[in-house]
Amino acid sequence: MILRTEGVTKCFGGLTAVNNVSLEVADGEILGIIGPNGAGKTTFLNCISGFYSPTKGKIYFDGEDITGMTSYALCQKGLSRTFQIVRSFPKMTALDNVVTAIIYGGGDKCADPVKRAHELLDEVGFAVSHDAIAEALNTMQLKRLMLARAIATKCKLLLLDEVAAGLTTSELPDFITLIKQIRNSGVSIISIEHVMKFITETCDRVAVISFGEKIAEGTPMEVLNNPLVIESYLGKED
Ligand SMILES: Nc1ncnc2c1ncn2[C@@H]1O[C@H](COP(=O)(O)OP(=O)(O)OP(=O)(O)O)[C@@H](O)[C@H]1O
Repeated sequence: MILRTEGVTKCFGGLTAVNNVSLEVADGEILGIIGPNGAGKTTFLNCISGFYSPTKGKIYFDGEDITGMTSYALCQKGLSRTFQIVRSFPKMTALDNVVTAIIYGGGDKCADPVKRAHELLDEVGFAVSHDAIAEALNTMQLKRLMLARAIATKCKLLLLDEVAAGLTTSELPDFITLIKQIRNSGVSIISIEHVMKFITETCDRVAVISFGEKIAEGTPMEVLNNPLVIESYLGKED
């Protein structure tokens, strides 16, 4: 078991954005998290990755209680994340972006960070010059760079926030293959996603969050056919 959350709750003043969410992620598993807009998915991810401290509940990573630890400390322990809006060091080259992640991320010291950064960019199919400046990259290449940076930290668990958003239907299959490749290299993944093709083709299990609460969990097909889940997206018939 790489991750376990127990009753995680996050309140912002009077608003309970995440309410008593318990779930588990097995080693090597891809867990999808879906739910309507504003359901609390990103807030839940922010609690796991140390951006927020939960108001209540516990989070265990690799057997250790990590509740309330900072993102930096968690990265050193092997927990890495991507953002809904792709972030990079915009004025640096793609190569230097990855070198920075290798140097400051977790894991053992790398003997040759520049060589390793070239290898990682090749592994994620980064198709333009490794010396390209990050701010000049298109969406697909930026997403590949973001993944190269995340795995450069030698993470054991990768948290993806709407990683497939903004990709064209022709870009999606390659991206799905890449995410599976990352999992096959030994990284467990939690992926918040709205793109259902991505969910059905990559996720082993899916948890559904609605109004801050986990309302369903199961295989992608079980969950997508669950009347409660359909109702949470489409509303109830009168
Ligand atoms: N820092 C914050 N302060 C106050 N309220 C917040 C904060 N962050 C999120 N919220 C609120 O918490 C609720 C859950 O938001 P969250 O972004 O987690 O939802 P989401 O499921 O990720 O939505 P989406 O799919 O649209 O990204 C929303 O009502 C949102 O307005």
